[in-house]
Amino acid sequence: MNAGTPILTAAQMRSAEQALFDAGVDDYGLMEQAGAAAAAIIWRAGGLRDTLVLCGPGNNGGDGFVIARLLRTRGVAVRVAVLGESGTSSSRRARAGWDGPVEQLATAAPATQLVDALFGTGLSRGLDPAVAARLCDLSASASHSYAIDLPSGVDSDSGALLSAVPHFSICIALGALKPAHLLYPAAGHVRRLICADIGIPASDLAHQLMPPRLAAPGPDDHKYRRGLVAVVGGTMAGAGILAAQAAARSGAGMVRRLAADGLRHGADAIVTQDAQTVDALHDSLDDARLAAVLVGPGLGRDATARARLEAVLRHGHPLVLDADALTLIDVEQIPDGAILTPHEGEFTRLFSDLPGSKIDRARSAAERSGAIVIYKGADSVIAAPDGRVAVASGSSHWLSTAGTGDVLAGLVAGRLAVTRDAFRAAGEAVWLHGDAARRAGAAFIADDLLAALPAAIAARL
Ligand SMILES: NC(=O)C1=CN([C@@H]2O[C@H](COP(=O)(O)OP(=O)(O)OC[C@H]3O[C@@H](n4cnc5c(N)ncnc54)[C@H](O)[C@@H]3O)[C@@H](O)[C@H]2O)[C@@H](O)CC1
Ligand SMILES: Nc1ncnc2c1ncn2[C@@H]1O[C@H](COP(=O)(O)OP(=O)(O)O)[C@@H](O)[C@H]1O
Ligand SMILES: [K+]
Repeated sequence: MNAGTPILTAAQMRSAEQALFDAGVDDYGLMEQAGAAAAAIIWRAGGLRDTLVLCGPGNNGGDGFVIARLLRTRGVAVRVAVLGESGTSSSRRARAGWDGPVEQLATAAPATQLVDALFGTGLSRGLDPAVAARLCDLSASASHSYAIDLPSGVDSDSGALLSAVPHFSICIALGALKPAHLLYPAAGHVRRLICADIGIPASDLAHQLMPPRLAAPGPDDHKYRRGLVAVVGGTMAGAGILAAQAAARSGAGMVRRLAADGLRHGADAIVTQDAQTVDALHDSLDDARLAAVLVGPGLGRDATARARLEAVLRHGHPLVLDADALTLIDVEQIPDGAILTPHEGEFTRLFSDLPGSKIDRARSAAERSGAIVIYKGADSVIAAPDGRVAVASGSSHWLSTAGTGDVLAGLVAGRLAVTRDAFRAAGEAVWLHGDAARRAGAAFIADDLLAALPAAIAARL
């Protein structure tokens, strides 16, 4: 998978910074660099609009003083308001570099632009209610607002809101993304996210999901080489048909629907095999060419569904487990290397006791089950048992409609058949699903995503 911008926890960020300092990088120099990068972004977005910079007591506040000084040198009418005294050596030096007046946060008048440099990764508890209210008021009076590194009041590692947090036009992440930039609810408080490079070395474990690079079929390809997918049907035919159609439009060579419902078709290109009995299902699965099997959408939850799931597990094909399969299965039964696509409810049932952020929980679930986990939602997190994580951002909230999960599951199975690489397939499928939703616009239904898939794929070739 194409590695995107790294995501670091506050502790990882501190050790990455410390590694730079140990290598001889000057502590204050890094703050100057961060402040300069942020000031350049604010200047490009806001020009000469009058600006109020709020500076907190730590290094986030230090960044604020650097930003204020640099914007003023460009001719911007800048005022600074502080919350407390600067408590770190770099922030004191940054404050000493600001020779304009310093107002108090409690009494400062609003401005057209607001820069929030109160707290970043060092926030340890919610803002005092009066401070949070003041931040919200000043933000509401501004037409443009910028959060430096993070909106003050969000928990950097989990994305939780620790106090009232305004909505920002732009958040300028410094050096790397933090979980709160991508995880809800914090992610919903930022309209645009920009990550400024300040020379922090990239971690290789957690990244923002990036657009994939896909390959078109070559002259030697044929339908089996491109990947044969089986979608196991159950009591609710529609879900399996949706999934099969998504798999068929994923770039895979061939899709078979192993139907429990007679021979209803979704698209003529999909081969529907009659697999109403468990024996018939076994026969259909007895094919070494199967590159991916999807089970779960519309499977049902009764004894027959359980028997069908067990039949699938016995064959040992590369597996995608979704929906009812996630409700029926126990963690110990999940084969290594399978892909799981739980939404919040399914995840909680399977992995109820896992602590930490959504990223932490997805990573622990992958480790515990040996599977690739796509923990779905507005902030889908993809985790592998070896610790790799990719977080999808900016997906259309119109996806919260019935059947879109079936489409995703079919896409995952299709990309698995094409790539034979579960983590990569999961990332590609989540990206294509999100892009198809963007293309489908508003008020779409799951079926509309299918029509948008070929264009989403074409855009990544
Ligand atoms: N290490 C460095 O030199 C660099 C740090 N950078 C900036 O530094 C930030 C992290 O700086 P810090 O670690 O100093 O942390 P912050 O500036 O985020 O704030 C920490 C300070 O606020 C206090 N505090 C925490 N929660 C509070 C609350 N609810 N109410 C009142 N006080 C509270 C803490 O006791 C501490 O004094 C990053 O987000 C980034 O903006 C960047 O300048 C890059 C370079
Ligand atoms: N509010 C939201 N914003 C963005 N994406 C969402 C939102 N809600 C759900 N999704 C996405 O839509 C899909 C829904 O899947 P799922 O919950 O399994 O629905 P269903 O079972 O009806 O198909 C998932 O890919 C999920 O990530
Ligand atoms: K901030």
